[in-house]
Amino acid sequence: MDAETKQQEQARVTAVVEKIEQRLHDKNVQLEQAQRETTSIDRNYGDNTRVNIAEVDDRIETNAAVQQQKQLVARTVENETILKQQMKQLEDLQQSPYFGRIDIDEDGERDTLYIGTASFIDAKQNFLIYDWRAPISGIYYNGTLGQVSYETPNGSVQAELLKKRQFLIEQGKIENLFDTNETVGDSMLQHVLGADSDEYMQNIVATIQQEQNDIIRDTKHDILIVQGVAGSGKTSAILQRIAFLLYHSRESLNSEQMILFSPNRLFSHYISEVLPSLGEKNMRQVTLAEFLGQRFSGLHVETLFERYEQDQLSFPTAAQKIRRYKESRAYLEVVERYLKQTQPQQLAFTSVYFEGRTFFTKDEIAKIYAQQPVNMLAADKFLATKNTLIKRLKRRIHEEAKADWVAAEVDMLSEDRYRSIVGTQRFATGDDEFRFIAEKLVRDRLAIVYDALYNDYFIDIYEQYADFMQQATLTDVAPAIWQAMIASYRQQIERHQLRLEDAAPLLYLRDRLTGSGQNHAMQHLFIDEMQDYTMAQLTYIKHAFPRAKLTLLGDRAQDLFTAHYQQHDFIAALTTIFHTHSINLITLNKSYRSTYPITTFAAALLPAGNEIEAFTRDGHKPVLITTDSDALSLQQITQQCRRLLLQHETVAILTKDQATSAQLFARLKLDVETTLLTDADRALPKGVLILPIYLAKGLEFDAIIAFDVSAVHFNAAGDRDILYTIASRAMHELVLVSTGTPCRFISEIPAEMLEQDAALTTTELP
Ligand SMILES: Nc1ncnc2c1ncn2[C@@H]1O[C@H](COP(=O)(O)OP(=O)(O)OP(=O)(O)O)[C@@H](O)[C@H]1O
Repeated sequence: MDAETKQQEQARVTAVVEKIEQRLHDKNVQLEQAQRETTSIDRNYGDNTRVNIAEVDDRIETNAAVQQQKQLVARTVENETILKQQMKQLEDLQQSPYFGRIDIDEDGERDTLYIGTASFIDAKQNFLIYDWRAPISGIYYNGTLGQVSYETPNGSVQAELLKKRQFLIEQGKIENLFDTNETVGDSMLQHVLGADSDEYMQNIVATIQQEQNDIIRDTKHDILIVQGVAGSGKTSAILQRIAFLLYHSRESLNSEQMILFSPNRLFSHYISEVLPSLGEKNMRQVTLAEFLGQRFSGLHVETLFERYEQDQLSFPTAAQKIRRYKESRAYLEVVERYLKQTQPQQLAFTSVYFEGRTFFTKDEIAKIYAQQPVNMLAADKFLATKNTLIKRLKRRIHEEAKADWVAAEVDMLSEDRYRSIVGTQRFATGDDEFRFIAEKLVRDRLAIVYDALYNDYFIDIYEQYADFMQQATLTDVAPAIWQAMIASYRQQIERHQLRLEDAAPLLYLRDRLTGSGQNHAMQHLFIDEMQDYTMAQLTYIKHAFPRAKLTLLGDRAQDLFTAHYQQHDFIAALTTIFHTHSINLITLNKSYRSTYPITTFAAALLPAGNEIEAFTRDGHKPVLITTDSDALSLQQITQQCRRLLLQHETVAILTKDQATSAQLFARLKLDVETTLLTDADRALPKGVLILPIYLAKGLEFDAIIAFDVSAVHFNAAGDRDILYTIASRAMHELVLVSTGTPCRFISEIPAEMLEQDAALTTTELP
């Protein structure tokens, strides 16, 4: 790029930054004003609350005034929040106003547009910066020079792309700029990917790749499925997609109507800064364990991690068969058939009690249910039963209100209680008032019965599920084993525990039977690490959020939790369960996270690894260290940690399970801060981290030490995926430590892909 062009561009950057600074100054004045307003309302609010509160009528009036003041304060506070957000965005733009420029010709009219993380319009309404999500910015990510089109709400628009320029601007200074015909040039990516990792994930708006852009901007499909190799930017794409969707549906969509299922809490923390960096609020986040925990209050649902640890110890063949069955879509279809055929007498109704006595007997409830039309759906019958019970309760309240104890209680009512019941109501006669108060007293007393009805406690859903399992036998499992499984389920319920494999089917049975459990407000549902979910769970989740569009992302090769018992083709199974919806399936094969030698090594671990395309970034070959004893391995790990920490702030030692992590932590004596991470942790400290691989899902680290990759620990077919997931967490350095012979997945790899002694050399890229 010639010096003159660079100078001209720098002059523009400087001019834009000046305008941004001016705007920041204006906003600051507005903010100070808003803060003064809040303080003055606050003071006023304080004065008002001191108004006479001795008289009841005054108190009501004062309450209204207080409410009004509260609303005023809320509004000014909101105003302040908006101003602060705008200022934060302007501060970001001030540092780096934009990263791209496109010159286009639209119907003979030439235009130059600059693209950044947010729009900036000057006082004369000139767009000095276009938001990366604006329809026209799509050209920057999608188009090569020549004829291009971009989507607008009014349809597709044609244009000619004449120039595409990329910028790297730091603190208002152009560090680099170049013209490119590619989506985003490699040198820009090299710069970004070569940096050290951070506690938080970064946004990638300046360097989004074309195929990632397809994920971000898809608004047409009900279900978007992304199969992407490790490090291909799936999580990044999901987050930019959320920002994109929020921008494009400002009026009809807010962050509360989007939910992301994330693999663990460390991950939730790791991605928590991406959306705020783009000026957006975070969506709701939940892990599968949290989601199930909320739906089974009072019961501990086994977590994926607990089950994974348990499976390492023992997992008999029959148990595998049963689990495969329970996790299939077919099992939920059996639930549906069961509900269609179930006779009223089969329903596990339970009596509703009040103060030790039966209020509604289970026979009475069953009778009401049995009176519903035979062809009615199970859920409708249940709802009709519930409504009848509530009506009967109301009748009983009405009757009970005439009882002597109620009259006595009304007479004894304190002034305060009387006021809180009656409020501002006026009654035509004293009798009316008495009846009103009496019914309220009875209603309060019987609230517990109402709650039981409202929350469907008149059916024992756990017993119902046991009854269902009695019918849902599996032909190739011996009846005695099936019965033993049901017995063990019952024992677990007694102990307030539930196996993970039963969670989705049980919820499905409950919801379909009782017509509850659905959230119709959620508009978008995102599932990261989709391969960790079963078909039954995914079907249930879709059922629970019926109106939500789904974005599912994952990598079938990073199947830590089911590869040891599940053989199906995940993507095929997925497209089958959602076949009635419009599906867009996108495959990402290019991996950005790791250096070229690490990605090619990780790919070589997989049978179909040749699909993986490594981004060409230089680095050391992975190092394989084989020792004869645990003691020597510890020594080697210590040395490697020291070496790696000279260049990086964080080194993660990844193990196959928690027990290995804990043992290592106990035995490793390092002179740097060393942290053993568990499922309860939410943040990633610096130094040496020791954690089982499942907690590192979705995360990345500058340097990884994999321990222990010996044949003893990595032997089963499913272990291949575990090893691949470990290797693909490393951005710059990967060290594999094996006590004894390394596992076959490593020994089968061409020796030249690894450095077998500690003398490190940098590989030449092909
Ligand atoms: N277009 C891009 N520009 C810059 N960095 C990118 C881009 N795409 C991906 N990356 C970087 O590559 C790394 C991996 O991205 P990300 O975590 O989104 O991948 P993933 O597919 O979700 O990985 P995994 O499945 O292995 O967890 C991150 O550091 C991310 O910032």
